[in-house]
Amino acid sequence: MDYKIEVNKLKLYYGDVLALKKITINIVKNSVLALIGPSGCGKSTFLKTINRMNDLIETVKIEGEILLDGMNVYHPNVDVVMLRKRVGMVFQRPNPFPMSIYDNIAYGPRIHGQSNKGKLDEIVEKSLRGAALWDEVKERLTSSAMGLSGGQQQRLCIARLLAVEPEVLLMDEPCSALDPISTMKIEELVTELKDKYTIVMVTHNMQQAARVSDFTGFFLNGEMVEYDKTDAIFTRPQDNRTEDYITGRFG
Ligand SMILES: Nc1ncnc2c1ncn2[C@@H]1O[C@H](COP(=O)(O)OP(=O)(O)OP(=O)(O)O)[C@@H](O)[C@H]1O
Repeated sequence: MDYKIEVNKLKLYYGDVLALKKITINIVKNSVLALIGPSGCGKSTFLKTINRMNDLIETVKIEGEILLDGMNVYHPNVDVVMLRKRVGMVFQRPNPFPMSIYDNIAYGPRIHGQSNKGKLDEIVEKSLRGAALWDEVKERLTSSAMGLSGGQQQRLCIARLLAVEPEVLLMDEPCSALDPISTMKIEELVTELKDKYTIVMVTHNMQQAARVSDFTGFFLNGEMVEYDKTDAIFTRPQDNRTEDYITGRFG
């Protein structure tokens, strides 16, 4: 199998507290990996290690390695800005910038040096189409992004990522603040996006994991207890703790 990301014996400490305990996992290119597990078990922490968002926290110490196409993302020579361009992230609550829809999407390409208006127009349209939002906003590109619904804002945030041509999309409970229809749209979008991107998604919604992911990892107390194809995790879990969790018997 073609692995986009290889995680080897990854440990993360917040001060003295070990929050990720020797995580080893290979993430298949152009697949959706769902991370499930109870609150506080380390899912978000793990997600953020992939594009080094945890570097922003002073007390964090990391051991082990994460390879992106064979490149160790923690190597001192790695350009973190470029890494975050390749590995983009969407958060629980949509966080559009307080500017127009157009400028939200053009923001990243501009920072990376694109100033040609025609080219930016193209990128904006392509990204909004890629995030299944174009038809809903094409008449109001100059309006504030803050006027969009929550579901539209989340797709705008996805479009904003697509505009800088990432390879990996990290999604931290992207539907937790959305209504069922917006959730369905994001799920459909995720299924479409995996043709081009490798997606890692944290979700508390087991049905969502079953619907959209190819692989599922079950976290508990900082450990990746089990990792397998999604249908195997949900139909024949190997570990009793996974079974207890997915059948709702947990705790
Ligand atoms: N900045 C931080 N400083 C210290 N400890 C932290 C920090 N961020 C997270 N933790 C701790 O690390 C552990 C894992 O947290 P994390 O947010 O990764 O869990 P999670 O599985 O994503 O939870 P949830 O599902 O509630 O979002 C928790 O015990 C949490 O309190």
